[in-house]
Amino acid sequence: MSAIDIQNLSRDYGGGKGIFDVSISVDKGEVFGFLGPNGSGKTTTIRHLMGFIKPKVGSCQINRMDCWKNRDEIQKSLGYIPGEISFFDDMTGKEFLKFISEYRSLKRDNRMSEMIERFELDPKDKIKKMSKGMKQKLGIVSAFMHDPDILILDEPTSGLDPLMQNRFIELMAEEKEKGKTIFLSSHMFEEVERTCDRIGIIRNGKLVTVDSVETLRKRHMRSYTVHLDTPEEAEAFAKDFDGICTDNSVTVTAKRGLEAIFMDYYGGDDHA
Ligand SMILES: Nc1ncnc2c1ncn2[C@@H]1O[C@H](COP(=O)(O)OP(=O)(O)OP(=O)(O)O)[C@@H](O)[C@H]1O
Repeated sequence: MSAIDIQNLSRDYGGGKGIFDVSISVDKGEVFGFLGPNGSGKTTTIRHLMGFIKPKVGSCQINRMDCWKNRDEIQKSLGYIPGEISFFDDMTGKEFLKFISEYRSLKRDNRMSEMIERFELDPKDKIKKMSKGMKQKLGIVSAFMHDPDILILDEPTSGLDPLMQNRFIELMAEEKEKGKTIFLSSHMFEEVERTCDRIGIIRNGKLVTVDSVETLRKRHMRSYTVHLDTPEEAEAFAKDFDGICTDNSVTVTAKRGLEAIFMDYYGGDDHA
């Protein structure tokens, strides 16, 4: 059963900007990575999912609820990290988390303290005085503290140091284990590689591929044939490099890293 459904969603900002005929379906319990170069339409798609933008063409549903019509319920119940964290600047982190807890009518024994400790968030300062990383931690705590079943995360590790990025990846793995559905927009290939089941790549507002990590890897394997002087040399080479030997030639298949594969889509033609 799908938890997130985007059907033929378009938003034309003019001049080739926006999103065009985007359709994505994310199963319950699936972690879906949404990748693409800057300005390709990731945040625009996510803002439709959160009910911040009314679809002009197409539609989106979360748990079969229309994201626009049910935006109050969606915004209250989902875990969401926005691409740009701009909260109520004059509040302290503590006040902000209290405000969000009340907005969501959370019981006292929620995961707030656990999340604060885990990400070493210091919530006592005013938000306007916090560093980018500290604000990002505040965003993470507020998105996860009510233990939501569906998480929509727009570049969640942006601004975090490598230690905290790693902690976030561990948290994602635990959430995945618990069966949570996660829609993750990211520029961090390692984060995507370690957490996502399937990946969608968007470029210039158009979805250019949606595939499992495994299929992407298989489709983008590269083979090289090396010619040697003698069959004996070819045989030795084939042994060393796990190749297939034919007379003086050896064919070796190289597994490419996901980063190299993504780059094919980011910069290349539409059928990379
Ligand atoms: N309200 C708007 N009015 C006009 N153009 C907009 C508006 N919002 C976004 N755009 C344009 O639409 C395109 C997609 O923007 P979007 O923020 O969705 O990209 P993104 O993939 O999230 O980028 P990044 O990786 O840089 O965060 C960009 O060219 C952006 O300038």
